[in-house]
Amino acid sequence: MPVFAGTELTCLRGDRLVFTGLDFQVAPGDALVLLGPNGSGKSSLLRVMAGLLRPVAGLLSWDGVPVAEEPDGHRARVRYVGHLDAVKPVLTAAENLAFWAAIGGAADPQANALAALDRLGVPHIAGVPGRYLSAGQKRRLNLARLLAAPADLWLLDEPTVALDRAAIALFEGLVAEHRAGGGMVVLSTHTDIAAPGGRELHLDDFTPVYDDESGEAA
Ligand SMILES: Nc1ncnc2c1ncn2[C@@H]1O[C@H](COP(=O)(O)OP(=O)(O)OP(=O)(O)O)[C@@H](O)[C@H]1O
Repeated sequence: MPVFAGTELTCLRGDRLVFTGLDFQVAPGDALVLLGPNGSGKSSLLRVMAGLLRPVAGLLSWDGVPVAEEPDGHRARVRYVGHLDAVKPVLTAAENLAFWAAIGGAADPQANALAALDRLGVPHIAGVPGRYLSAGQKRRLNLARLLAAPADLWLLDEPTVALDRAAIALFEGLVAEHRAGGGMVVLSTHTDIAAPGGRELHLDDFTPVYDDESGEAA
């Protein structure tokens, strides 16, 4: 039984039809990998899944209940990590993470923050302000949010950008662990990310073909 599903989804951004007639299903333990060229709608679909963007048509449901009927409940079970980082420059890494852990309902946000940084292999950045972090450190900090405030569904937009090889392997291990515990992951990528048994969704299958000159859908 799929827990999280989308049926006949249509997404419009500005006046551009990004995708239409898109279906997906995600069950406990599943990974769904979103693939497609630049602009095909991977980020848009992740934002729809997170409840940040409303589809103009179609149904998004959790356990058969429309997500639109329980937006707060949906927010609580989702962790969305976009590819624009959300690191506040004046707060330290640990403060940034504790803030996110508190929003996610953690009982002890500080302890969770430090444990998550440790798990991501960057305990030494705990006291470093966000503005001094390298691109890869910021990315690890954002991924640490997944551990600092656990939730069933991870929605990850190009999660391995800026990560070194060791961090990519670490990330793949976290995804495997999350799935083994019944968690669900949807991620977009332009590179290979190991998600054994995961399914692929090709966004270009649902994208209208545009005429480059007129900008109109053909
Ligand atoms: N806020 C917005 N307003 C208008 N159009 C937008 C907006 N955001 C995205 N788009 C358009 O929606 C389409 C899909 O963009 P999206 O970012 O979802 O693609 P993507 O597959 O994630 O691309 P990439 O691989 O480059 O990250 C693009 O044509 C983009 O220009």
